[in-house]
Amino acid sequence: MADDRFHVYDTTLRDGAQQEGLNLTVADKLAVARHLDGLGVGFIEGGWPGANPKDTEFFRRARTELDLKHAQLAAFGATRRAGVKAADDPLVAALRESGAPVVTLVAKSHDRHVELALRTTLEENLAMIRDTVSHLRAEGQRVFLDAEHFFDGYKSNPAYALEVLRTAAEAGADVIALCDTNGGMLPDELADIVHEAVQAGARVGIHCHDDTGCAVANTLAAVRAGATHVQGCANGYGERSGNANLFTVVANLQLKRGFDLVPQAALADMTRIAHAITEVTNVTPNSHAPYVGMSAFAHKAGLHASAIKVDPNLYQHIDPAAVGNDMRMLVSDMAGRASVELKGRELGYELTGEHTKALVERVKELESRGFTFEAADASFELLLRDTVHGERKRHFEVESWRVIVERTKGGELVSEATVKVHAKGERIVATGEGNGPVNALDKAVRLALEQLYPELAKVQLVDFKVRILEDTHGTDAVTRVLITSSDDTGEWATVGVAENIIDASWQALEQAVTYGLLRAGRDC
Ligand SMILES: CC(=O)SCCNC(=O)CCNC(=O)[C@H](O)C(C)(C)COP(=O)(O)OP(=O)(O)OC[C@H]1O[C@@H](n2cnc3c(N)ncnc32)[C@H](O)[C@@H]1OP(=O)(O)O
Ligand SMILES: CC(=O)C(=O)O
Repeated sequence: MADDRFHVYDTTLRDGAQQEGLNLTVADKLAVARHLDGLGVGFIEGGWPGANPKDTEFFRRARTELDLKHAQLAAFGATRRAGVKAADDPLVAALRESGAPVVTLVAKSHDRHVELALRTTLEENLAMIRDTVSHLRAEGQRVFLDAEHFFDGYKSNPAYALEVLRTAAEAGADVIALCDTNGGMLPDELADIVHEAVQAGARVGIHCHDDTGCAVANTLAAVRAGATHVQGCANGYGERSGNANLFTVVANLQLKRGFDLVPQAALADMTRIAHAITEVTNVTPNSHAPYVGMSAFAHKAGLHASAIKVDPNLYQHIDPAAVGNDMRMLVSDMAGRASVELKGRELGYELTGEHTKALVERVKELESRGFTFEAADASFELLLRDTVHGERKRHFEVESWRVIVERTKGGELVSEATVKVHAKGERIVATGEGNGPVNALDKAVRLALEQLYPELAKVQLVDFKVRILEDTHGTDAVTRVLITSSDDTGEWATVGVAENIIDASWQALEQAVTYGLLRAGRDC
């Protein structure tokens, strides 16, 4: 079990699930909880039992299906309604019956909210807090309190906001998490208010939203001011602009401030965990996310690469391995010799000065015509091999290709492609039909080559991106096509550029197949 002196409290399954477009099934919630436990967080807020059948079901299934090693489950819910006993409130009963060892109660701490949203008196709100906390404590549950709108409340009526905090603490709440519910705070003012709350004598936590882009900074400022419980969500999910990104918070506190929050090995697995959670949530990962984003340690500028060649720390704030990420070199028209040399090394090639120079010039020339190599590693590697080995060994030569698109009598659009290739001394003509011209070409080329290269059966076209590039280098508009392919061990991307979209697609497709053969062990 995690150290109780400082809490890492995850609210992905409750506040994170309040993100627009994010919908989790019970099975998804269980899967995310397992990932978070793998990271070593102390508490996982599973949802609001009683508010909807799914969250009630989550807590029911969690009892038998979750074998948490580090975390404790917390059930979230509100204080009792005005004018009823806590023991008689059905939503409080659902918290009691959830089986969660911890209950986190949301309570109003802003006088205007009490009067306008709860439509009750300030005294009754305090009684709602007192009764609900003490009732659940008496039932054997540990209670935390989320003081909603604490900072705005403090600015409106500091005495009342602090009274809420004291009331909850005296009734037996272990932590009062101060919530920047509207996410409008900035770190300096927030820290001053946290300091005042800590002086009031309660154990203080922090829960920040990112509406000013300061959720993580606010969380760190709160910790500096005395908060010993941090709340946040995986990948910064949450209402509106999201919650404090818990991964960023944990990495910052552990790596920069020396806190011992999660096991070192789990921290070194954080990038994988962050991405595994995006697979469950079906939310595209933010490649620029601090620490765990694909681009978090990707270097594009030639000057950066030349210094990194001497010492990676010259352009990196930490060793990416500490959070399970990797340094990557991006090759583009901003590359210099060092970028290309390091990229070559990353791909397993030691380039000579002469080859490096030739490759830099070739990359810059092709990029000026619309190619992009930072997004097409496989095309870069084929270019590198051409530069190093001269004309590469061809496993197939294309005699011609043709695509027709037909609208049938029934109104259906059918694409048909014919490719003529020479391979292993044979001339092969193959025809493929598809739901679009590129799909038809892909099928035709595979049909032609799979007979001779059966390993191509594993190669799939998984993504296809088209972009029209206006006025590249003083020419007319050209089309750039990026194709992502996969086999049973990974993915690779190739690029084609031409005035004609099918021609651009063909270039990318031909390289995709060539690279697929290279991966399958056929030297090119
Ligand atoms: C800041 C946050 O993110 S807090 C988390 C918010 N999350 C959610 O709201 C998601 C889950 N919520 C729900 O499913 C529903 O809102 C429920 C089941 C909780 C309540 O549904 P309903 O009974 O239909 O009420 P409704 O949603 O319209 O209004 C909320 C009620 O809770 C009351 N309420 C709000 N905060 C509190 C509180 N801290 N303590 C007690 N009651 C509260 C409101 O005054 C309102 O009461 P009213 O019904 O007398 O007007
Ligand atoms: C409780 C909560 O989610 C908030 O105040 O933002």
